[in-house]
Amino acid sequence: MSDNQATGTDVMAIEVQGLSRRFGRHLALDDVSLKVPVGGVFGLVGLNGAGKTTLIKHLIGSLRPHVGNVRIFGTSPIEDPVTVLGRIGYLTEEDSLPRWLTVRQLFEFGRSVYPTWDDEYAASLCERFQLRPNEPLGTLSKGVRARAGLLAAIAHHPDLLILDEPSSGLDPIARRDILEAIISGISDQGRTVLFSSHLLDEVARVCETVGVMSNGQLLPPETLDTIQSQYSEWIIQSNVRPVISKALDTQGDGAEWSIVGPASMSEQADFPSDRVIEHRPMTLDRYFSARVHRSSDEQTEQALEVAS
Ligand SMILES: Nc1ncnc2c1ncn2[C@@H]1O[C@H](COP(=O)(O)OP(=O)(O)OP(=O)(O)O)[C@@H](O)[C@H]1O
Repeated sequence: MSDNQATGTDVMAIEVQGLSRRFGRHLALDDVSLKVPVGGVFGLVGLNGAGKTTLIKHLIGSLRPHVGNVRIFGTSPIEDPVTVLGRIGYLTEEDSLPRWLTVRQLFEFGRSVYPTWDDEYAASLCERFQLRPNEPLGTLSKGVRARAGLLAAIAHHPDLLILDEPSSGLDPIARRDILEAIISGISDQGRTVLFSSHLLDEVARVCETVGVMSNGQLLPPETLDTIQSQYSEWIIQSNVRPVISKALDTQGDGAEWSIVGPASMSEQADFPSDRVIEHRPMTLDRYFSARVHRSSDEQTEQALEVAS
């Protein structure tokens, strides 16, 4: 039975409200709010240093909010870490598995920590991931160790799987055949996944909703369906930078320009004197760059207004 069926309420798998975090003078998270419903697959994307890992560390309770609060299935990971961590599977990009353990000992550790650890499932994953139980984690290649980390993150059937750049250690075949299959499998079982990745094509294949982080802010998340149906990209030729009032973002080099805007923009009405040479469907890649570009411009404008 899901949390919501059990309680008759709309408990979110993840609920973050007004979360801000400073490291010294640097504002790493700036008033972040996020709701991920139970069963959702949420993609978190952003440039290096945007604040993704800092947000994730608050979700697992390894950082305490300075301002704002975090609830996982309605519970604070700071106030009740045992309950929250028991329901989370977590894989980070950092290669942090203890190297002195063998794969088998990693299983034993998992079994001792998680009451829901599933030996049979772990053994089947071990075979599928081509892991040898007696091999020390320290002698495995980075990619094989990343597979062991993934196994340790999911063999207790977590209600919420949090993957922070899991692909950095995995080769392309492992990413496609293992990671994507696991994410879809977990979501099919009504469990929740938060997936942070630089690989936008991968995010587009597995996630339903995507949130873009830019300089510590989380821009309003959108579903992939909305991104693809509500936005479009136009390539136009123009010797001057085109000014299109409804455009979300304009990027170019002085002769050819890429414009992103609402799919409802009309080539006749909205690009009157410019030559449209191509009208492309929206990709997550271009949407991401449009959002980050626009958000940086807005943040620069705000900083200039404050300074003047
Ligand atoms: N412990 C810390 N002390 C000081 N600054 C920190 C600390 N952790 C993170 N930061 C800073 O906070 C900002 C956000 O970092 P974070 O690791 O959350 O970004 P990210 O989006 O996960 O980046 P990446 O994609 O490179 O992993 C960065 O400017 C980073 O240098």
